Amino acid sequence: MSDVTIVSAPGKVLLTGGYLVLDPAYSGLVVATSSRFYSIVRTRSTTSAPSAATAHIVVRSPQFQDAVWEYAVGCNDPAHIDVQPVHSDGGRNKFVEIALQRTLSLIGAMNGEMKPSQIFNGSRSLDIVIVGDNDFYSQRRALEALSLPATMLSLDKIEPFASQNTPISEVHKTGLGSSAALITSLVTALLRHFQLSPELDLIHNMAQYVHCFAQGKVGSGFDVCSAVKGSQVYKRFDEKVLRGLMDKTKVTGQEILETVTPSSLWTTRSIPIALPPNIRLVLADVDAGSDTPSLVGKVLKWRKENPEYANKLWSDLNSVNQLVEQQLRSLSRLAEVRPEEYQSTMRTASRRAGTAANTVGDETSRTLRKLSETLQAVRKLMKQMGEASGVPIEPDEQTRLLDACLKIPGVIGGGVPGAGGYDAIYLLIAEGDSSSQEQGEGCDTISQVEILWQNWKELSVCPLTSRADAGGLEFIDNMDSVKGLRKVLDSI
Ligand SMILES: Nc1ncnc2c1ncn2[C@@H]1O[C@H](COP(=O)(O)OP(=O)(O)O)[C@@H](O)[C@H]1O
Ligand SMILES: C[C@@](O)(CCOP(=O)(O)OP(=O)(O)O)CC(=O)O
Repeated sequence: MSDVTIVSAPGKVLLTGGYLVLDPAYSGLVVATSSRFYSIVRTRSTTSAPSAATAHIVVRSPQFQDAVWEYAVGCNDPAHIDVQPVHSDGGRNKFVEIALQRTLSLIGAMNGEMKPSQIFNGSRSLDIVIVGDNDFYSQRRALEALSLPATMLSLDKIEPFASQNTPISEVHKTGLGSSAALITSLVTALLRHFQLSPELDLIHNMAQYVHCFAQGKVGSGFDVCSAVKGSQVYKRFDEKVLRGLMDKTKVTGQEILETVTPSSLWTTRSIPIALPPNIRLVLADVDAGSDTPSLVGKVLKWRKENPEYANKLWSDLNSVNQLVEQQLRSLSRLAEVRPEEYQSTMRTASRRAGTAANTVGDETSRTLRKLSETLQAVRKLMKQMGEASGVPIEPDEQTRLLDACLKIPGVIGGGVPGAGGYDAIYLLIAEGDSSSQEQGEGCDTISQVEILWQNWKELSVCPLTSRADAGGLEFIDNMDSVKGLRKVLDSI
């Protein structure tokens, strides 16, 4: 067992494929974010375990009030590793509890029916800290407290992993997929802490199982898959593969191992994708919020009741979603094979509104223009889905906001990510010169977007600092490479 293990997993933004991705016939284009969840697992030398228990685990989420959960790992039956909550100020944390119980069971089985006492090898005490980057939670209150305007520059002034001054149950999430990133980082950190480095597909399958079981349903799983593997075009697995385990409250490590071991039963398809150079993803949290499961329930019910209309809509959306993917890939290729043409087009595009007529031009400008048009077509069809099913997927308030954003020079396109609703918007922005943008110079589009958002009256719109990031799971050897992490750990 190592002394400290740190694993991080990214958040997600589903650019296209909302609702369609629930059906294995269709894909979703998901971009992983630079915002991450971190799970830090430390072995404690103290032997504070309750006498009957093999080991004692303390889990803390220092960003929240009353977020300390303690567990006794008990019983020497290697088939059923027991993780009992022994004390908690903040009530039970089902997600953490299930992740611990199922992952320790898997670790036991992967080591050949090892007992908890052998897994812990006499150390008896484990200390786990979970933190998420600030973007996972709305920072409006923190900005107000600092009397700062809602801009990315202001958000950078908030200390990393800032305290939310609330219990987890009351926090305002921004929709980046906190529970998927949490489960994925925690499951992986536990496996690694106990010296297991299974292939990524096993980690993926395990994280999917734990997340589905904690949620009490098998969702599409694009959030877990991108937390493991990063930005990708995702097709879901057949939910049958988890059916056996989903019905059982008590499972053996061996049953888990058999289910999560990669096999042809796992039909997940994950093809990596990255945003092309000089195209930046910009996100905003909209304060109204929506409840994804209730939107999903209504849309699926409507689809079932109106198969003809819905199938045509699904097929049309699938075509434009695939076009978005192709156009992004074409732009990435053009950036490589025609770098000068590409850079010059991006410079021009950074000064021009995305949907504005751009009749002349080289292949890069034509492709970029087509991408703008396709993103508009996706919006139109998603709005149509919402109107037909009576669900506010792109509600009129969001339509007005997005239309206003699209008039700003440099904005290529945008939409409502994932299930839509009042949660968030995303924009794709052309950057003239990425090196100067990094330094915060000449970022005219972003400034104009931020001014628009600050003055927007109909909805409260707050930018996020997250960017697109191709990567998935990360193993962190040097905790000082993550700004603010040591300070959080030292303060506990
Ligand atoms: N920072 C955290 N520390 C511990 N548990 C967390 C944390 N963030 C989320 N969780 C767990 O995940 C659950 C949130 O799940 P859910 O509301 O489905 O999130 P999401 O919409 O982000 O997927 C919480 O109830 C809690 O159990
Ligand atoms: C409708 C969906 O296809 C996409 C939902 O994506 P979101 O990104 O909106 O999800 P939340 O993290 O729950 O807010 C449902 C699904 O694929 O599970």
